Amino acid sequence: MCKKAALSRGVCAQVRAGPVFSATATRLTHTVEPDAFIELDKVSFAYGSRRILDGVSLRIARGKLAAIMGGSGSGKTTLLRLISGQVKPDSGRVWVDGQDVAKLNTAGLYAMRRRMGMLFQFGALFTDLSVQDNVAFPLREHTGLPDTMIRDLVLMKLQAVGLRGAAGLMPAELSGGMARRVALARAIALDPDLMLYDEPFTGLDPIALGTIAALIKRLNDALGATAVMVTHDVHVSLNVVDEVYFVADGKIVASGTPDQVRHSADPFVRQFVDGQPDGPVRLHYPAEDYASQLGLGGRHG
Ligand SMILES: Nc1ncnc2c1ncn2[C@@H]1O[C@H](COP(=O)(O)OP(=O)(O)OP(=O)(O)O)[C@@H](O)[C@H]1O
Repeated sequence: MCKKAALSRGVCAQVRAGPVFSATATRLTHTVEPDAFIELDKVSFAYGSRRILDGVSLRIARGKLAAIMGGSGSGKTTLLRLISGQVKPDSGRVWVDGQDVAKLNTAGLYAMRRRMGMLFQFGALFTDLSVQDNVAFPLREHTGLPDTMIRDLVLMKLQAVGLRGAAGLMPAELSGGMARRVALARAIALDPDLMLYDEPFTGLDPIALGTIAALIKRLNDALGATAVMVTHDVHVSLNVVDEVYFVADGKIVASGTPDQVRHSADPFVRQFVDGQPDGPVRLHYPAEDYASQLGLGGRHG
């Protein structure tokens, strides 16, 4: 049975047939609330000796759209990599739909990723493929559907982002906002259960940005997908997400609904909501003492 809005009603059952998060995969018993789709439990992670995340716990309920915000280099993308199994925690656990991601073997990870749609900065379309071939790509890779059915699915996805008429164009012929919408159509091609967005609004003008944000919300609701969105665009995201997590110093320092965020007195939250350059989030990447690096000894003149 397809999810709610059945963007691809009638065919999605075939698209989704296969061992995605299969019953045969290891399903470890884990006492989380039944509607938790993503759960991080005391996750710590370092690149080499550099600690990025330090005991992060969060829980995103099935069907919710959560934003992750934080200063540059605070580890937001790393969180997405942990959820998609691209990196493993040094300690703690990452659960996606009840599965311990770090324990999945290659086949298990492949099956899980088939259930994920990802939209990264700038969309990254294949420049030598037309719009329709870009959207068809995951369908050709992951399903054995006949060409006619793939064509219809592609048209449905493009219709969902308002670009059915652009099916025959090449990426070079698209505006930035159109390209992002095509990338979104491609990301939802397999009717994902989980959508990961890494700064999906980067480089867009305000109108295109608002369009993408509204589409993300609408498509997510239609798919019934759970989604995690790393973003710096506080005000736009507060209009579309269900909850926000703020990351700083390797930890979740605040979280709440958009309303709670808007009215929060927490200094981290205020810095983001009000766009203050000064605050708990530091501008500077950690560095050795400036004066001594300049050879000024103890003087700080
Ligand atoms: N593959 C890697 N190897 C070593 N260090 C890395 C690697 N990827 C990221 N880092 C470092 O880890 C830190 C966290 O990176 P991450 O990309 O998660 O941050 P972010 O919060 O998404 O940042 P931004 O908002 O600037 O994109 C950064 O300081 C970055 O330099």
